Amino acid sequence: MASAPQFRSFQLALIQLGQVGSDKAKNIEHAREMIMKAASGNEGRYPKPDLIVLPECFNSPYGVSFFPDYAEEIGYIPGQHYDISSSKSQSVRMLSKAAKETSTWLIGGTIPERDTEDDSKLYNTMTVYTPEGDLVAMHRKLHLFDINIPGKITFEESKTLTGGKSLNSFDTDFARIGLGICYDVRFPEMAMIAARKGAHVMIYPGAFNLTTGPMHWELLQRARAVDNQIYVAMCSPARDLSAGYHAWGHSMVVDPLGRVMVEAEEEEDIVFCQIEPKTLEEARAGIPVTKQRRFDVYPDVSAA
Ligand SMILES: O=C(O)CCC(=O)C(=O)O
Repeated sequence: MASAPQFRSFQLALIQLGQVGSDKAKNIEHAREMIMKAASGNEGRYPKPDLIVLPECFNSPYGVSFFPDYAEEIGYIPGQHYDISSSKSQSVRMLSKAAKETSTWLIGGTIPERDTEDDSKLYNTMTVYTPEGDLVAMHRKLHLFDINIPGKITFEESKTLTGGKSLNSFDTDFARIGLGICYDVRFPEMAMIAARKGAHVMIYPGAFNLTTGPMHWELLQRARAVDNQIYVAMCSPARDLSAGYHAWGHSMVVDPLGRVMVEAEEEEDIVFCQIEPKTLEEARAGIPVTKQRRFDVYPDVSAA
């Protein structure tokens, strides 16, 4: 892997998207409007962001029965040029155009994706765009959200989805960004490997719920941030109590010392955060765990 770009200060915007309903075209259009609003710094209240993030499942209601109907073929092959103009995915075409129109890096939340080779396979997939509108990275949720907390929440993504098979990150001119999706945040190896391979920030579009949200949403982000002395951000949909799935909201950015820098409430919002390399450098210099690992005693998971 190439060496990581120099970490520079940048402005991050997380769109806590609302109004995700059954009309896919409307979902896509609303996401586009909110990207424009984020790019304007929420009508001039904040500096123009360098990177904008959408939440998990922005073009479809969140539920296993919806994924087959809302899935789109993307057909991205890592390392190969992707021709947006012939993309079969209307979500990808919108995201690329919005990134280009706003000249901003864009993490396009996630959408249900249908495998181009094997149409029986669906994934929960995130795509990433340069300010020129090129699709340059993709992550398929690795760990499927299959849980059962009796009387509270049962969810079985594996009923209709297949897990991804690769770890993913991308480089901008201001940072290396590691990627994960929602439940992926519970698996510390992902952030650990990304950080040891030079990622400065981990970003997870995610939709926690009203049971695990209050228990673990903040805790997991702070844990991943402190373990690895990196920035961690999670971008949620807004809470909609008329929908089948009630998202926690609380889109958040945590710094490398584990401090919550910004946090949304439950409703639709855009949160902005200035990401500062100095905090990461100071965390690592003051508490030098990154240099004190005992790989003579336990293995380095990033070396596998
Ligand atoms: O891990 C959790 O508690 C929630 C995960 C989730 O909602 C998801 O992966 O979509």
